Amino acid sequence: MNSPTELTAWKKLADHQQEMNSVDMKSLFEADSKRAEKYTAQAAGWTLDYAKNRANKKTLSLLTDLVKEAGLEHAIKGMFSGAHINNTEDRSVLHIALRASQAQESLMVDGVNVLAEVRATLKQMEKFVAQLHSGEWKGHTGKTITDVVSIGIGGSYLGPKVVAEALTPYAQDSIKVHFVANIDGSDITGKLKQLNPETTVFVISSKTFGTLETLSNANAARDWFLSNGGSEASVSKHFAAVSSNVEKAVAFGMAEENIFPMWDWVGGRYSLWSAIGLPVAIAVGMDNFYGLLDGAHQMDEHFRTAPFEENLPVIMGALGVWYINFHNAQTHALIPYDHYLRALPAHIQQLDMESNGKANLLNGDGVETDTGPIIWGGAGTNGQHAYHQLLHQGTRLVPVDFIAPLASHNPIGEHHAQLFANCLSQSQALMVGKTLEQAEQELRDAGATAEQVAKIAPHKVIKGNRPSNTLLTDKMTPATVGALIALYEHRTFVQGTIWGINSFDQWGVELGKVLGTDIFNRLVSDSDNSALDASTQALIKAFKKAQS
Ligand SMILES: O=P(O)(O)OC[C@H]1O[C@H](O)[C@H](O)[C@@H](O)[C@@H]1O
Repeated sequence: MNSPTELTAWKKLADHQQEMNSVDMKSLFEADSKRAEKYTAQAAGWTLDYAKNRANKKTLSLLTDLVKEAGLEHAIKGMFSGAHINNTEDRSVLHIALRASQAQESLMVDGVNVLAEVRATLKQMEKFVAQLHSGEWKGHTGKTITDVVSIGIGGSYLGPKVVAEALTPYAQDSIKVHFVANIDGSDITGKLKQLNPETTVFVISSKTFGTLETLSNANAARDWFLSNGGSEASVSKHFAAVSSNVEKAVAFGMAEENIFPMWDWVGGRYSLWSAIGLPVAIAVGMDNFYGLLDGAHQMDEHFRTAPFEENLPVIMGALGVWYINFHNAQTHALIPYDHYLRALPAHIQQLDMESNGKANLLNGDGVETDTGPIIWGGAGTNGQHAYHQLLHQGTRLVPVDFIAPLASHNPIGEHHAQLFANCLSQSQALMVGKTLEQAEQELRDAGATAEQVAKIAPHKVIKGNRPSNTLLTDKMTPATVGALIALYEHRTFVQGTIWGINSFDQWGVELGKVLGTDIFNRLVSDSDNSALDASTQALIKAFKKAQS
């Protein structure tokens, strides 16, 4: 595909943006008493209220034209049929298959029924999880397993960690699940201190089984096990792996039956639904893991079949493009008003920024537009007392997604009503703002002098007209958490399709890895560094001096 700037709808949207510049969202509500009702869509247990956007009927109709012209219908068909839409790696993109295996018999891709492979892996996971939960799985001294440590990084860490945390109310209590990711020795050292090698199982999650951080931590875990009573022969009782590189996992000392497969057609940041989600299944049980898959599948079906005008990932994706490309929004914030979902922004950050942080079109030409925004955010209400100031009065436009359950898992006192009230009041404040007249009146009412009013009132003005979406669900359950993450996965795909980029490779992370190995070799040897830039030379020197 060529640059989206050549699409008719893109050009019309550029003109339309000029018209909308002078329109305040409040006036859109005043002009249409049914706006809230009209600008609401539902799917898979979620309701999206997108009424608080700088968009009218014409905006939405042009955005729908844009996704159509960009070929989204064809792209969705390609994804769901297993076409090699990851064109630079010549691979299918089938995270949707990982959650379809209970609802659908077969999906033939390159001559293989991938759903049969998915089902076989789920059975393998069921057996492993049941053995751990029942206490049948024993450590090398015959003791029952009490702790599982998941070692992985990137997509082999963030998704499972965020979902395990999101489903805390569903945690079973026979096994405690821990996560280690960073190559900073403090991460694994801190975890190991709390653990008993006789009762701990490590799950090494790495699609490639070649990631430096994960292998270093896996080796540290094995050394700890061996120097605390374990033997080479008993490594298989305490280590399991999730990987598409069985050979390397076997070489590490894993028993083949403890290696859970991964496939080329699952990208790391889309892999929590595969055996990479094993730590989630151990934490909350297989039934809840199936619930998670089912929720995501419901969202997949919605995305695949719903008209674009009612399609949550399409609406959210297109509105995102509206702000990024036509209002120069550089970032997008996610603010969950749910304590257990507090780490969601980190997962969606990887999902979106690794997918759409690209500068080349599918045909290799450079893009002419901005692509993926900086994704950030954190838990409401905490952020209100920290960075929301910039959302309300800063110079940058930051579209926000507010995410909230209607009911809490921990309904104490008025906490949930207070939490929910804060969520609503933030989106309301972003939209309505405060005029100078209101600020002046407020000060006068509080007894300020005319001089004080003149001095302070300008600082209290909040321009408003700042857009947000609100996503509501009855309760955070395995199914609604699954559907929510699938919604963001598809939103990312919608935007990548509009921009004409490949959302499923990540070549940009490679250079840093290669240079990291080179610098590591220089840190631990007496190499000649004179050909390096002066800054890197000086930093290497500082490190070496500190070690001597
Ligand atoms: O699962 P692994 O092969 O260990 O990869 C872990 C992570 O490393 C890479 O650097 C990629 O950027 C991620 O997309 C990936 O999830």
